[in-house]
Amino acid sequence: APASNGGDSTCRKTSVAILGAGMAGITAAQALHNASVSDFVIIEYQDRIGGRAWHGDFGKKADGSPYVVEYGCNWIQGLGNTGGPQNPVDLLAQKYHLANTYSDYDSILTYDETGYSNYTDLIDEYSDAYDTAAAKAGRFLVQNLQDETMRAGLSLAGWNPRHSDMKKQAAEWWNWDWEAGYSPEESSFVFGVAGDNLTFNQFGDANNFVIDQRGYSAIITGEASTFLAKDDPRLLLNTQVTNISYSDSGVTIYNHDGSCVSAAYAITTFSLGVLQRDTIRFSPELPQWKKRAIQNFAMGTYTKIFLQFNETFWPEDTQYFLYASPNTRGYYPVWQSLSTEGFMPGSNIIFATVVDDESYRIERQTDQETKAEAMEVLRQMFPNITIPEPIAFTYPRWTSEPWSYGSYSNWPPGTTLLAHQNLRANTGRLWFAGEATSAEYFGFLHGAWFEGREAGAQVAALLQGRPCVQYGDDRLCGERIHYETLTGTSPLSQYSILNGWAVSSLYDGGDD
Ligand SMILES: Cc1cc2nc3c(=O)[nH]c(=O)nc-3n(C[C@H](O)[C@H](O)[C@H](O)COP(=O)(O)OP(=O)(O)OC[C@H]3O[C@@H](n4cnc5c(N)ncnc54)[C@H](O)[C@@H]3O)c2cc1C
Repeated sequence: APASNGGDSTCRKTSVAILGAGMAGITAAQALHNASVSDFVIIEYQDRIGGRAWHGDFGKKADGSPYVVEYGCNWIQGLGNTGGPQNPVDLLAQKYHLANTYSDYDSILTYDETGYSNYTDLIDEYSDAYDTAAAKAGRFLVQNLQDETMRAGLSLAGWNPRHSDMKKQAAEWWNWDWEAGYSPEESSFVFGVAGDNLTFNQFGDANNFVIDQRGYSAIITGEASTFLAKDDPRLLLNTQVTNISYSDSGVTIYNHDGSCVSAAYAITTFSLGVLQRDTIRFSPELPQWKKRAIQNFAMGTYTKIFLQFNETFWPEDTQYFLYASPNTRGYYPVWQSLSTEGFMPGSNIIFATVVDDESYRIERQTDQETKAEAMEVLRQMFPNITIPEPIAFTYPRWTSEPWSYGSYSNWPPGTTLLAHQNLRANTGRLWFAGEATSAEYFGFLHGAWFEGREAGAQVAALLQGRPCVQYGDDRLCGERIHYETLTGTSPLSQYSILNGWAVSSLYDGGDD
């Protein structure tokens, strides 16, 4: 099919502009390459491939060289079982011999402000309630019943911890917030459970922790090098997109440095956080259905706080340490030892994780303030040990990184699949892909992998005038559908005094 360009004759011309070189951008480019579309340009803000697969140097080894730690994604989640479906990220990890270790969630010790205190039974209690709730969430999905909060789902299944029960709150955080990045109040019941099931029941329930000193991004740079040459002119690093002009005949991308790219199609893989911050100007403005989808879904923040000491003063054979703060839920709750066999033994590195409001609070603090808080918690956990000052300390501030504005997405209570479809749908020739557009695997690296691949394959088919793309037994044809109007679940006839609605339902409250 003839592919007309975006129209600005002063711009570099290409068939497909891919915005972002994270997992989704690279798999989109790979799908184009596999469909023999070699005329594409990848535009990336940073000086590297990988996006939220982001690592850095930290502390030092005995020889003085630094360790590499992951600020972003760290686990391969949902390892496949023999004969069953395989997680593509797991397959890539095998292909590139990515060093990783089984994460043993039973290797855990629990603490409160007085030191060690065994409350692992509460973790089991939560798990039993979760299983009951999960079965119900499955029925809600199948029967198309109205979504509720994860909190309601858990409470109705018998897990209803008081706000003052800090050990139960810690057990809940370990099981829920740590993965979702949000509290059960802030999470969809139906899709929170579905997201968990689709990864851990479809592929497998094991998680492996990546410790590779090349960084987790080695699987993304590895794949990129199968179709991009060294210094490939199709990869524009250090290039920040500021404006996107789109129509039914093409897309033009304008960058901060004054350059521009005019393409028949574009695929943006920018994070939901970037789209929510309004830092990219769209022309015309994005349609209302798309803006609502972008603002309706949630971008969470997940913060890892790394400390290196000159000794390992915590039990070296244990992977996890759970802390219940007496005052604040989610206050330095999970500590992970890297100084443990299979990880980076002898590193004397431990890190704490916080999410959501605690992340925002800690991001506003100086390193000194945060270090002092973390040290006070460690001294409560290990009251009989004289804990030295750390020799290295760092943490990323995901919410303020302008190329990400947060860590990964979550579905709020009351969401529907159709609302989410509007996040995925194309607007004219501008397509959307990335972790957040995955209905099945949002929040995961493999979600980005699937979404990039699918958008790339569909755009290639459109460019080549092929009607459909085959996925196993399914066919995807043409553009993506969207819904101009998302309906609620109560027909107007139910708006009566019987349901507590006294005012006339004919009152015109506006068009929204
Ligand atoms: C702290 C943290 C922990 C996580 N843990 C896990 C985990 O353990 N397991 C797991 O499976 N997943 C995890 N994830 C999620 C996983 O990292 C993401 O789902 C995945 O990396 C997203 O890939 P993406 O391609 O959709 O987006 P990104 O990686 O964000 O790629 C988008 C790219 O667009 C670029 N960009 C943004 N704005 C612009 C602009 N204006 N101009 C040009 N380029 C721009 C960015 O620099 C980026 O490279 C974690 C994420 C974080 C942050």
